[in-house]
Amino acid sequence: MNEADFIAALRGLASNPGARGLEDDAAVLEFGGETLVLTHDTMVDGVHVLEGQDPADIAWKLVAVNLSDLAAKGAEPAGVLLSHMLGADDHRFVTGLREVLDSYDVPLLGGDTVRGEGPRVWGCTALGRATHTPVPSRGGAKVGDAIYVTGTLGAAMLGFEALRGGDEADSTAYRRPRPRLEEGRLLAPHVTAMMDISDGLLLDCWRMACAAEFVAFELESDSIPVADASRRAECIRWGDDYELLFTAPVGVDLPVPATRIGTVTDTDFAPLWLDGEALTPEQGLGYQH
Ligand SMILES: Nc1ncnc2c1ncn2[C@@H]1O[C@H](COP(=O)(O)OP(=O)(O)OP(=O)(O)O)[C@@H](O)[C@H]1O
Ligand SMILES: Cc1ncc(C[n+]2csc(CCOP(=O)(O)O)c2C)c(N)n1
Ligand SMILES: [Mg+2]
Repeated sequence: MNEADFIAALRGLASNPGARGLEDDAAVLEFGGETLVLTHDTMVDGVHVLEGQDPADIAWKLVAVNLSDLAAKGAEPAGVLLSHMLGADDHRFVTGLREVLDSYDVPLLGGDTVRGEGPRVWGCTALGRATHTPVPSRGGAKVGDAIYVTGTLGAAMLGFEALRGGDEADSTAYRRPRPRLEEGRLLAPHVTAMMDISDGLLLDCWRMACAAEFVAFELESDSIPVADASRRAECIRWGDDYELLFTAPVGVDLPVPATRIGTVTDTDFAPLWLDGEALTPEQGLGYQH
């Protein structure tokens, strides 16, 4: 079973509307007059971070990728719970954790600590409060909407290569992603659909188009902001950038800088098009476990 097969097998167990059919970045629960947004992400040594990487970076990334899912729902963080597997340089993990929690003013609420064999694994649950309802979903794109991204894609890939190669180039985008919390909050009232891009722009566009049903995402590659134009194809597939991908009606005055990369259409026989060519996940659109 791969990741998509396993999540599909869980769908029958996740009938509560809060689970959003396991087709969104986060769960959404009405609770005590508030709307809670809940998400969980796991990182594995050697899979999500390089073996031997500074644990301060690992702590930063662990919290940041979870906050990014809250950002995609326009939620403000209420706190995080962490799971930690003891190992080398745990004091550096604590240092990085303090840095990320202070940077985003997020309370640490609890977690769990274990020792075990095999590669180290870290988990984080982030809890947030919706700032706008209905909470944007992945599935709301409408025919005629424009498709946008914040920031630039491919910087994490370049950062990964710099860190792995030990060269002088800047690896910050890979080591210390910055969740777009402020942008997500400002955008939430204006978007028809929103998600964060963790697994690569093309794969996440495919998911957003499939979640909406009966729409296609038609993208123009030249319009997509990439960190290295000579490696455009890789920049829009590699992932780990944690920018926001969203759709909004044409003409909406956006409250934050973003780049239009395409249009939602009713083209009915394929959900994703790049420069007029239909793409499928079998062609390698992004990162899949
Ligand atoms: N093991 C699991 N148990 C329950 N739900 C799961 C499990 N794995 C994934 N899901 C659910 O499947 C959906 C898609 O998850 P996915 O991890 O692709 O989203 P994401 O968290 O936005 O992405 P990323 O992990 O790349 O940050 C979400 O609703 C998530 O909660
Ligand atoms: C050492 C190393 N090799 C490759 C990558 C690339 N990568 C791994 S998982 C992932 C998507 C997000 O994960 P998930 O969907 O599990 O949240 C990406 C882009 C990396 N980050 N580190
Ligand atoms: Mg997400």
